[in-house]
Amino acid sequence: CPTETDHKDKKVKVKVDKQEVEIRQTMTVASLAEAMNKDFDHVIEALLNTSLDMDSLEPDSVLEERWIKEVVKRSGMKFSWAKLSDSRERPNRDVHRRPAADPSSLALRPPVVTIMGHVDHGKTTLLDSLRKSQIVSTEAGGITQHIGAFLVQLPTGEKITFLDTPGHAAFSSMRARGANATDIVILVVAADDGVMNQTVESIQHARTANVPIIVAVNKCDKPQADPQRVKRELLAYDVVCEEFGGDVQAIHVSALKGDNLMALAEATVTLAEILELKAEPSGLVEGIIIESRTDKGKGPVTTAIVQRGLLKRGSVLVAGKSWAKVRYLLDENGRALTEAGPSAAVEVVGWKELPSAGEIILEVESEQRAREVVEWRTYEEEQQKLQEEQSVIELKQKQHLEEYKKEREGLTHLSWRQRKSALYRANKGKFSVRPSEKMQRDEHNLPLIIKGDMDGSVEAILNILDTYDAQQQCQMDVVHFGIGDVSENDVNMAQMFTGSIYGFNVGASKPIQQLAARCGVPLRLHTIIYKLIDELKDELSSKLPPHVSENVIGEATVLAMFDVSVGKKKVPVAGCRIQKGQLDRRLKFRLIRGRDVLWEGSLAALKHHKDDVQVVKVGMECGLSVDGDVAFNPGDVIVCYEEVDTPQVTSWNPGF
Ligand SMILES: Nc1nc2c(ncn2[C@@H]2O[C@H](COP(=O)(O)OP(=O)(O)OP(=O)(O)O)[C@@H](O)[C@H]2O)c(=O)[nH]1
Repeated sequence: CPTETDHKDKKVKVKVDKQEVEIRQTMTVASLAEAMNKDFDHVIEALLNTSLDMDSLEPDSVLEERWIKEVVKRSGMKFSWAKLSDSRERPNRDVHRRPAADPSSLALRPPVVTIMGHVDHGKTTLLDSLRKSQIVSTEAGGITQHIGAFLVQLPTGEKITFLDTPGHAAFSSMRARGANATDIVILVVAADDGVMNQTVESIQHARTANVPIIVAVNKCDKPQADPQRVKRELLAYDVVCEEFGGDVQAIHVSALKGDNLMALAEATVTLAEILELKAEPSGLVEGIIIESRTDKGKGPVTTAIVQRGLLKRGSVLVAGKSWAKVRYLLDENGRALTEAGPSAAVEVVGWKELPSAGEIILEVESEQRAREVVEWRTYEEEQQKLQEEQSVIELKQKQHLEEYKKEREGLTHLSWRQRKSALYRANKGKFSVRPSEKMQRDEHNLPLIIKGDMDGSVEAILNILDTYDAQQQCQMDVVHFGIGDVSENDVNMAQMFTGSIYGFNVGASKPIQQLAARCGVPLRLHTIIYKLIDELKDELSSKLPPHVSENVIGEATVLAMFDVSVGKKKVPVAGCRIQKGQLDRRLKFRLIRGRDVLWEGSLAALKHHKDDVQVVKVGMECGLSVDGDVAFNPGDVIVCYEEVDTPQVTSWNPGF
């Protein structure tokens, strides 16, 4: 009779039992036991009285799907399929721009200006003059360096940030990344040249980016300068200057002489005021990288334009797949800054790796968070790469697979899963071979061990291998596959089977690499599936005997035949004329009469007049005798040829 305690125990037991078991397509006995919260013996017991060979079952024996289901069923439990890869479920840990700030927290910021225009119209000269105007006005007067941007401060205190990479290439490459750093475009048009191709292109670039234009009519110091013409020509492109009733300011300048540059700067400030450029002056930073380089002393350095928030020393930033704890902030004069607000261009030192120009900078709360973001972005990129690769492969394979299927129609074609378990069945016998009874190296056999970083990638590779249809040339067997870095076990197994290990997106530690080298096990690691398959194709091809082909060197016709006494023997000699190429005594020969080949072999002697020679050339006559019993006839053809080995290539075509 059950006591109360018994009853309690029973209850507890029911709780501990897993009612639903997460299963995979293949599991080891041990992993199934673990998933069921049972021990090894339980699984063995559940498999009693099945067709499985109980004696061969070990904890690491692999069970096929149907046996896994059987065990679960016989244990009175239900099963559910485990997610293919936990990593696919990874939560998104990225960081993004914050939502727009409350208008009350915004403050005016200086404009960021890009100079564009036709080649030779004076963009570089204008930038240089603007920069110089600053050096004179600040007593520092030091060496300015190119950091990708510089600040111009008007006597009235207003500031303008000029991006100093002229031309629209930089502008459009930034925009292509969806990163527009520019508020105003100064369009430089030479007054002696007028509107040209790239002037029009620049206008179009500014338009598509929705950035207003100020026209700098340059080279006005030149006698042939005609600023009015420039403004008239611009009308055709809907750039309507103020004097034609439009709202585009046009300033006549001489970049070379420095004339009227202040007027240009003032016009820029005026436009900026109209645009009411504002940003949040404090809080977490958002910005954009306009240049990046590696400095010998400072390491990776970028120039950033701050777009929001206050950049400080010690801020933790993320850009692309890199992060920084800001060590130094420097301006274009190399002066250290403690902070930089919106529209400032600063050199940022402290990056772990070099991010690229055009990348968005976002400040995060901690180094831990920065690492997390970079890790996520790296992971996501890998996933994308894998996916792209897979879709390329799938696309290329589709057609090939269709043909392949058609060919195999009527034949029993195994599904991938069946093939997988069939492989295991086929290998079962092989696994029982003791390492001491190593398999003989078979030239026409390639045993494979496939390792991948996740089920998806291993599946993709196995699917490709499944199309292998050149078994008659070289037997290819997958003897093992799995997820994770290449292990000692993999190397041992490869050695036992004299096979090769192919790894996709996995590593192999130094000791494993050394072990593989010692055991003579080829270890081939790849990060691109089709490169892996290419190498596999090469390895398969290397196992095939070369194709022997013939290269005809020369041809002669037999004119007459006579016997020559060599000692007591009479040797038949053919007197020939070389019709094509040459005869080379060291190569192979063939005697042809009509359509028949009468003899093939080597020459015993080749003479020109009385002399033994190696080679006789076209037009010459010669006497030759052969190794063997041959009766020459006038009119016979003698062909001289060489045999050339060409490596054979596997006929397997995985579709790409
Ligand atoms: N007379 C005169 N010459 C100028 C002026 N501005 C530029 N130049 C000259 O025009 C030529 C081209 O000037 P750059 O500043 O190199 O022109 P750019 O537009 O930067 O040319 P790219 O970089 O090749 O696109 C140089 O020889 C300059 O000295 C100017 O205001 N007056």
